[in-house]
Amino acid sequence: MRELRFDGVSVRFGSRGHRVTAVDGVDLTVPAGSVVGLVGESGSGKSTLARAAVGLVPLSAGRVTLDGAPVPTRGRRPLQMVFQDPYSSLNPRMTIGATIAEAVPRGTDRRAEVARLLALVDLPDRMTRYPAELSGGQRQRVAIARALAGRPEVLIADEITSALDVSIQGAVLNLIRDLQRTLDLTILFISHDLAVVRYVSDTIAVMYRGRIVEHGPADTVLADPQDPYTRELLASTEGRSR
Ligand SMILES: Nc1ncnc2c1ncn2[C@@H]1O[C@H](COP(=O)(O)OP(=O)(O)OP(=O)(O)O)[C@@H](O)[C@H]1O
Repeated sequence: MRELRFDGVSVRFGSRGHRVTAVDGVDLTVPAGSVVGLVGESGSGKSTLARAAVGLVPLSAGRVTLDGAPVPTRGRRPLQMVFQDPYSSLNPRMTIGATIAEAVPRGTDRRAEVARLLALVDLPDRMTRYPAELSGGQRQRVAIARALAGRPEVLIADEITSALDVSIQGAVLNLIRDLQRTLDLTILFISHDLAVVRYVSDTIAVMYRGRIVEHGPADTVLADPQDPYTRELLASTEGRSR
């Protein structure tokens, strides 16, 4: 278990004439062993914040830490990320077993570890299959297994159910909840969909135009939203479920 923390994080793109502040002074703590849901409309800066945490985009200001220390970008990675599109993130020419084995640290019994990981994500017996032979939900399970191969303590899940049929989203969300409990993971769970976020999160942070406009226990944020933008998000989610 580890605490993931963003302190005064800003990310700017572009140069003078055309500058975009994608993330604007974000303070956010994901306590060890908890799930923080980060919700906001497309373009609000969620993915940029996630990518900044794993070193995929440089910070313009602030810092991201794990238990107070900078996030390692070499060697063992205690922080792993799972992305939206399970198809493009898997190599179509590699079997599922080989794809996961690649991410297993050296010095481990790779075959046994791949079998353990596939069992964890409820996909035993798929080792010799190729991505095209699996459903979207199964492919996302493979991506999750691969992220878990390095035994991370912290996961960032960025829109991991958005590319999936609604009918299988629930199963992947249940898997995330189970894994969080079994492995005591710290999770930053990102989605534009409040209904998805509320299902897995202990606390919910709402992002709007690069800033966190509201953050609190999931029940409180949903029952008594303080920010007008959160109210808007909530109203649109309720409108959809009617
Ligand atoms: N590499 C980049 N270069 C320039 N601008 C970028 C880059 N990446 C993101 N942006 C801009 O930063 C802002 C935030 O984008 P970001 O993808 O983080 O939002 P998001 O909330 O994750 O939305 P989505 O769910 O659609 O990805 C947007 O205005 C986007 O156009």
